[in-house]
Amino acid sequence: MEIQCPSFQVLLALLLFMIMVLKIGKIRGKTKYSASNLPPGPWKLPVIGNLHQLAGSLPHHGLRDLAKKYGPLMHLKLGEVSAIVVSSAEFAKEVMKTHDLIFASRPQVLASRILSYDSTNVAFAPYGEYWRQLRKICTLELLSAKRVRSYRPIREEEIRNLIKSIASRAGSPINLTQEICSSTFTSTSRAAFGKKTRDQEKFIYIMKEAAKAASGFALADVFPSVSLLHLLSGMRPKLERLHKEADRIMGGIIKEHQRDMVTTKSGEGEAEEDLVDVLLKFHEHGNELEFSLTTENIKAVIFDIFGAGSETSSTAVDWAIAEMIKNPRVMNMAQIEVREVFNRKGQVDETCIREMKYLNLVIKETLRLHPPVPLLLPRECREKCEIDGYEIPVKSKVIVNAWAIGRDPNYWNEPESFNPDRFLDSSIDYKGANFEYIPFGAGRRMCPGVSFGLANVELPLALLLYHFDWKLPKGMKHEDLDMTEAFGAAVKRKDDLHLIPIPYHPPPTEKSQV
Ligand code: HEM
Repeated sequence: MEIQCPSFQVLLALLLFMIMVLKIGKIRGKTKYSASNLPPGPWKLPVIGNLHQLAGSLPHHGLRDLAKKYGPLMHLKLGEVSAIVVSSAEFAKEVMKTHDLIFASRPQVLASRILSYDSTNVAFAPYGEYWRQLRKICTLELLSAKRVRSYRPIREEEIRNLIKSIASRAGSPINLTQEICSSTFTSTSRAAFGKKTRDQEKFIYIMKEAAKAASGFALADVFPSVSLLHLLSGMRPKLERLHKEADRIMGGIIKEHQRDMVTTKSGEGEAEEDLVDVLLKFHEHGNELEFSLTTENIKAVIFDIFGAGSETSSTAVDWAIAEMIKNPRVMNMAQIEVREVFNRKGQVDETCIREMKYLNLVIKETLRLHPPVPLLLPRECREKCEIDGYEIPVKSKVIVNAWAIGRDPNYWNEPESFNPDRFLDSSIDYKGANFEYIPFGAGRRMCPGVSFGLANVELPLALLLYHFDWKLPKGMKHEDLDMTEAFGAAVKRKDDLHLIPIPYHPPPTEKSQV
């Protein structure tokens, strides 16, 4: 969290003092919150509100600790922003089902305003006709089950490359986190652009920085009206630099596609449909549909697909492997299953994944303990509304702590332990109907990339378990593996996972499947 850095704290203290002096007149006006029937919450300091209570901890941890004291429906002031924090399945259901329409918008964060062309992406577009149309394109065209299936050859080829690359370094420690991240990104890149982008490393860097900036807890987002702070904190200039670079990369890719479309139309070549091709069908009334997208809209959606799609999936694979290293019994059971299924079928490909029941439980349990987006994406209250007799003010930011709910002892036995068996014979799934388990959110703004995301988690995990046994380097014991989290919109492990691969099955050859 930005507020964690010590030198930054000094800067923050100075700036806050300045703001306090400048805004002292406004403070009285803002005490309107205390007069109304808001949910309970800790006492608020002038100007910074409750920010000091979150400093030094990861937001989902800090918010969970406060909720333990003040309850699962809590009111906070995060700088200038009035926030409602939801930490129980019952209240999550109120927000994402009972009053879904009222909470179907997103508050604006600086990162999405700058990086996503004034929030014209799917994830941060305000609720309305534009978002509805984009969302339709996403669910029916870009991320439909059929489209995800059509990218199976790409996923399989990329995983084959990953396995071969790991096998070539068998017996020595490798940075598995980086390998998984790069492979997922290449796979997404090929599905989106038809090929690996020349600027892949740069684009990965931009995505990582964007994920850190889009947490919603940046100074610029808790003091949205103090533009000077956006500059002084360095946030705005940094985002503008990232945006310029991302815009250049995506612009080049779109131009290339437009050129290819012309040559394909004139019969000079055959192109397979990638996500940019699909989006270009909607470009400036390209196909006489009632809805059309500008070049900038298309770039915003591409940025979404990478931002929302790559980090989340690779983070989930990373956590799953780390948890299995810490729990050798689970690793062993998963390996026995994966090896049995692939060997029995005589093929090593995606078609076998459905039969891997235990692997599916491992993924479910990983997403319970380590939801890659622990606070979901924030919602914004569009109309005055009541929950549990409390007033939820218009424009307040609603934060659902999916991570805290997934570890709440009211719903889960021994919630801190990694135990995939808890999902045996359970009907709980990813569809957002069980509010104690919402790694993909729920309701109108639920993740539209569930099939795409799971496909990018299942195959890599199955293949990593099939081809290798895994050991920790330097004689480390499995119980020593540090599971500390890093800060960001997608929460990863703080340290990369370094492991030694011991080949079990020979790596795939060019001719064999995966
Ligand atoms: C393991 C993988 C993934 C996880 C855990 C995940 C999780 C989430 C969560 C929690 C949300 C917010 C939901 C809410 O507010 O209720 C979300 C939104 C979204 N996700 Fe995912 N996601 C994953 C993969 C993907 C993929 C692969 C894509 C696209 C290729 C994607 C695209 C999106 C988009 C566009 C939104 C915004 C939806 C909207 O606001 O209408 N996600 N995701």
